[in-house]
Amino acid sequence: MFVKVCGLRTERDVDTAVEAGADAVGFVFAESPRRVDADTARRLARRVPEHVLTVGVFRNQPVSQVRALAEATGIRAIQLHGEEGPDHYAALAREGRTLIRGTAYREPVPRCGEFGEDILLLDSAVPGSGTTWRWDGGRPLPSGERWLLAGGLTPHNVQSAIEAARPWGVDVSSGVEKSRGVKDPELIVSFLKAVRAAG
Ligand SMILES: O=C(O)c1ccccc1N[C@@H]1O[C@H](COP(=O)(O)O)[C@@H](O)[C@H]1O
Repeated sequence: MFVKVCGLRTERDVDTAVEAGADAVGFVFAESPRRVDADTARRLARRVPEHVLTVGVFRNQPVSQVRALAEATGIRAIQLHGEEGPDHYAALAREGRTLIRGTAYREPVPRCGEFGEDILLLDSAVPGSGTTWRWDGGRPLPSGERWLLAGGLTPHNVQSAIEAARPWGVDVSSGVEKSRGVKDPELIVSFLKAVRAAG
């Protein structure tokens, strides 16, 4: 199970996520209380070992801005989390970075790869809000694809979410915070433990 911890802003939180076993850490460049500038992201990304993916999160930003921030910070993956279409993905393809498409769950269910992305991320309608969606409601979900379940996950609900939705991985932000935009190291560790216990 691939685990991404998103919205990290401090060295302490990056180190906690890495030591707890996260597979990816996310830095938000979109409009958000979690937004970091290029200097901060570059400094944080340098601390992250090679086996952990560094992800920049963008929302409806021009390709030129996405590429410039990716180059300036050294992040290895780009998560587009707005209304970006296939043209955005095509423009950013073949630059050696993993592309993640973040989108709200809808039917028919989006397929991983249809925009040229490497990983699909299914979220609630309001990204980064801690809002859940009905992943356990008998709705169709991707199967056998590289897709991340996101939206309101917490250390308390992630095990049942994994059992219900059977995703390839999970992504969390609000659910490991003590207040909006401020991570709680204990919750990060609890989240990773809960995921690993779910198998
Ligand atoms: O975290 C944000 O503020 C954010 C802003 C713009 C786009 C995406 C954002 N975060 C992503 O939202 C999901 C779910 O977050 P949560 O756990 O419900 O708070 C996650 O993929 C973040 O990467």
